[in-house]
Amino acid sequence: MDVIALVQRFGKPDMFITMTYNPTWPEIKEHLWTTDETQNRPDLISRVFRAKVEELKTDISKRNIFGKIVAFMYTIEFQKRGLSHAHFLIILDNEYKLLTSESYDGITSAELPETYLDKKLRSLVLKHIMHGPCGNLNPTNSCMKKNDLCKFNYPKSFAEQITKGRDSYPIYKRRNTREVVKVWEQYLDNSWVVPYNSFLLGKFNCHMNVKVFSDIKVSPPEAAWRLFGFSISEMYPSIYYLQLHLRGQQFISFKGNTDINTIVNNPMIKKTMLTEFFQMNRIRPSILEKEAKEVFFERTITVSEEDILLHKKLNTKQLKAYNVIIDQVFSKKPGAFFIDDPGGTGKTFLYRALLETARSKGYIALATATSGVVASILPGGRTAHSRFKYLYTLMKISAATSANKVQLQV
Ligand SMILES: Nc1ncnc2c1ncn2[C@@H]1O[C@H](COP(=O)(O)OP(=O)(O)OP(=O)(O)O)[C@@H](O)[C@H]1O
Repeated sequence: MDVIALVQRFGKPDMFITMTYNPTWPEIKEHLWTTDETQNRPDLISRVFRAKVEELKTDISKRNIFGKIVAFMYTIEFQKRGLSHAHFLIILDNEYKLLTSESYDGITSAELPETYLDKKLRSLVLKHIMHGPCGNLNPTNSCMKKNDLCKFNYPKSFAEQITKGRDSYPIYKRRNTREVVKVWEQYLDNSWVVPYNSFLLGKFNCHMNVKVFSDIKVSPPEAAWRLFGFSISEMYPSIYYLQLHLRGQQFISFKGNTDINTIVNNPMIKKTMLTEFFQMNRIRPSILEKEAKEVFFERTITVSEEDILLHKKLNTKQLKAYNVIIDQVFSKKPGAFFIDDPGGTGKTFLYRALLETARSKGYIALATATSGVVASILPGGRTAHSRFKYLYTLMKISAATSANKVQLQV
C-alpha cells in the first residue's frame, strides 16, 4: 500500500535493482575466525550486508549516481537457504528520466565486457552476473518451470541494439559476438548475461541486477483513468498509522520565524492523532453502549401468542410453584427457587409461563441455561456463560453436576 501511495504521488518507478549478498566479500572473510564457516555466522553476514545496502542507498539517494531521485524504497528478502538480497525501486526526478531505450545503454549493459577494455569488470561479470545456466545445459536449475522453460526467459535472444519489446519493456543489446566464456563448466555467451551496471558491479562485487523501465508506456485505459484523477487504491475500513509518542513529546511543526510564545500557547500543538484517538475512546461510551444494547435486546423479546396463555393452562403443581415465584417477583424481594421433577413433567412449560408473565409486565427476565440446546427452548434463552461472561476453568465434572440447569433471573 505504501508503494502504491508513492507511485500515485510520483509516478511509475524508473529502475529496479536487486543486490544479493556475496559470501566471499573481503569484509566477511577477514572477520571469520579460522574455525568459522560463512554460513555459521549469520550475524556477520547481516552486518556486512546491511553496510552494503546502506552504501547503495547513499549512492542512489545522496550521491545521485542515476540523477536526482524523488522517491525510492527497498525491501530485504531472504531466500530459503538464506541468501539475503535487497530490492530497490527508484523513481527519478522528471529531469533525469531515461525517456528513450537508447539512453538506457549508459546505465545498463547485458553483454560481456571486452577483455582488453576492463579485465576486472569482466571477471566480476563472469563471477556474479551470468544467469543459470538453465534449460538444456542444466534442466534442474531453480529457475526452471514445469514446462521446461526458464521463468526469466534465459537464454535471451541476441539483439544488435537496445529496442523496446512488445510489452514496452526493453530488449537489451546482446550482440552475437560468437564469444563464449566457460562458467560453471558450461560455455556461455551474451544471451546469458543479466543486465548490470558497471559502476555498481565494480563497487559492490556481488550479484547486482539493474533494470531500467522509465520508458514503459501506460495503456489507454490506464492513461484515461489517471487523466480523470480516479483513485488507484482504496481500502475499507481505512487504516491509519498513528505516530506513537510519550505524553508531551510529540513532534510539532512550526515556521522558523514564529515567536516561541505563540507556538507554546497554540492549543493545537497539544493535539496529535494519537492523543485525539485516546480522547475519542474516552468519550465513546463503549461499555455503556453495549449494556444499553443488552437491555434493549431483553426488552424487545417477543412473547408468542401461545406463551401468553400458558399461565392459564398450568396444572396444580405448576400453578403452586408459579404463584409462589410470581408473588416473590412482584414483592420485589430477592429469592431463589429450585424446580425439580422427572423429565417431561412440565418444568419448561412452567418456566415459559413465568417468563411471559414477568416480561408482559415490563420486567426484564433473563433466561439462561448451562447448555445451548436447553437455552434454545426458552424464549430469549442464552447460555449462562454467554449472558454473564463467565470464565470457565476446565476441570473434571461429575455426571451428577453436569446436568443442564436452567436459571431464571428477574
Ligand atoms: N400444563 C400443561 N398443559 C399442557 N401441556 C403441558 C403442560 N405441562 C407440560 N406440558 C407439555 O408436556 C411436554 C413436556 O413438558 P416440558 O418440556 O415442560 O417438560 P420438562 O419437565 O421441561 O421436561 P425435561 O426435563 O425433559 O426438559 C411438553 O410438550 C409440554 O408442552
